[in-house]
Parts: sequence; C-alpha cells; structure tokens
Amino acid sequence: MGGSGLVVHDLSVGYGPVRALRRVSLEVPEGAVVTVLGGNGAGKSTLLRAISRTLSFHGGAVTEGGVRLGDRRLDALPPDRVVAAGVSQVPEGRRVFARMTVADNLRAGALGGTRSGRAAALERVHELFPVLAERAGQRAGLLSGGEQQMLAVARALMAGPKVLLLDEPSLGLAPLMARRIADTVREINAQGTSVLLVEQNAALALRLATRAYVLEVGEVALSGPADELAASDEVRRRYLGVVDEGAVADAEQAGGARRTLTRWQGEDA
Ligand SMILES: Nc1ncnc2c1ncn2[C@@H]1O[C@H](COP(=O)(O)OP(=O)(O)OP(=O)(O)O)[C@@H](O)[C@H]1O
Repeated sequence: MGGSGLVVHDLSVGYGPVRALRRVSLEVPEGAVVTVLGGNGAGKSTLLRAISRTLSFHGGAVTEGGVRLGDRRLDALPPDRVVAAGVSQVPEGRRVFARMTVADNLRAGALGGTRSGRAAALERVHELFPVLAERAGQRAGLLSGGEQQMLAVARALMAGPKVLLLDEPSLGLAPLMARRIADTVREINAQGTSVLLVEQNAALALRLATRAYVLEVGEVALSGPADELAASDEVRRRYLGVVDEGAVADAEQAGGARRTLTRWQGEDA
C-alpha cells in the first residue's frame, strides 16, 4: 500500500479488565475515505482513541498490535506528536471550547507551524465553512449543533492533517445538516486528506466511503468495498434497515457482487 497510508495491525485494547478491541486490523490508504460501522459499544470510539493516542485519558491501554502512518509508528507518540505527524481527530460529541470565540477555537487547533501556514489553513477552513468566518468573534457555545460540528471539523483541519479521524459526525444532527457535513467530508477528501469515518449512520457512511469495516463486539466481523457492503443482505438487514431509501436504491444499483467481501476468520490479515 501507499507511502503515507494509515495502518492498524492486530490492535487489542482494554479498559482495565474490559477488552474493547481484539486484534483489529485495517488500512486507510492515502487519499481514501474508509468507514468503520458498528452498533453501540462495538469499539468504534476506542479504535479512534487508540490511533490518536488519547486512550489513556479514558483509562484504556493498547495491549497488543499497533498503528503506523506510512513507515512511522504512531503508537509510541504522545497525542500532540500524533497530530504533528499528520493525524487529527474530531472527537464524538463535537466538543468545542464553548466559552471561547470561534476564531480562538480554530487558533487552538493550529498547533505550531508557521504564521503563513496557519493563515493558509484558516483560509482553507473559511472556504469550506463560510459561516465560521461570519461568526469568528462569536462564542462557540452559541453556535447551532451543526455549526459546532463544522467548527470541530475545522479545528482538526487547522493542523493540516494527512488523515482526519471523524467520530460520528452526523450524530444528533437533522438529516439536512448531516448531509451538509457529508458533502464537506467529500470536499475535504477531494483536497487530499484521507478520512477514517466512524458512524452509526451506515447509509451515509457507505455512500462516502470506498471501503468499510464492520466492528462487532471489538472485532472486525466484515470488511470490503463500501458498495459491496451496502449491497450485502447482512449489512442491509443489520445496519441499513429501512431508514434510508436512498442507500437502498444505491445498494440495488451496486448489484449483488459480493465476492470480495471478507468475513473475518483471519484471512483478512
Ligand atoms: N472509558 C471507558 N472505561 C471502561 N470501558 C469503556 C470506556 N469506554 C468504552 N468502554 C467500553 O469499551 C467498549 C467499546 O466502547 P466504544 O465507546 O469504543 O464503542 P463505540 O462503538 O464507539 O460505541 P458508541 O457508538 O456507543 O460510542 C464498550 O464495551 C464500552 O463499554
């Protein structure tokens, strides 16, 4: 795989005695959008925390395996060095600094770099999210939920990541706003940033991603091209339900080709 792809190999994570991930392996090739699906407690947030090295803040630890960005091991670095290495996370629940202005929130995401680099990053996020330029002087806590999510994504982009980790960006948003966030993810990716997207909204995620992994109780249960997962009966039944007619239509169009789906039994390693 390509030079600066993100590789998770045989990753196991525990919170004390609770085993949250078991030998999870996945790849986010350079330039790709990859999604991780799964129900509540499947381990999706844990996976992102392990990559961003923020597990210890939650009382968790990697017990096995590791994470690489290209040739560089991330699993020995502190969280700020992971960001500096090119991997930024947008945590679940759009945690912005509510009492700080929008502009200061963005500044907090910039993490060093040169002045001109920061200015270019700010210009980029303002182009992506014009509302954040309009509201620059406003307290972040006064933004709508959707706008706060935009700010959380924009803050992560201020560090100029090669890989963006997104934890349930559509959670709690109205469908129209969720779609706008999805369009932005597409745009961010088109500008050259790889994306690892964790979602419970499988329909939305499978439309954005080229490859998908399904986590069940901490293990990769299924993986393959996103359109083939969207067409698989199991995924449709368990994760798509009848909530999204558009995705069902997309899945039907994608046809029944399921040959390359990988059921986890070690053959995916
Ligand atoms: N801080 C923690 N301490 C102890 N156990 C935890 C902690 N965080 C998560 N877990 C456990 O680890 C497992 C995976 O949780 P995780 O939050 O990663 O799942 P998830 O797929 O992101 O679910 P959700 O969509 O509900 O956030 C669950 O069994 C959960 O109870």
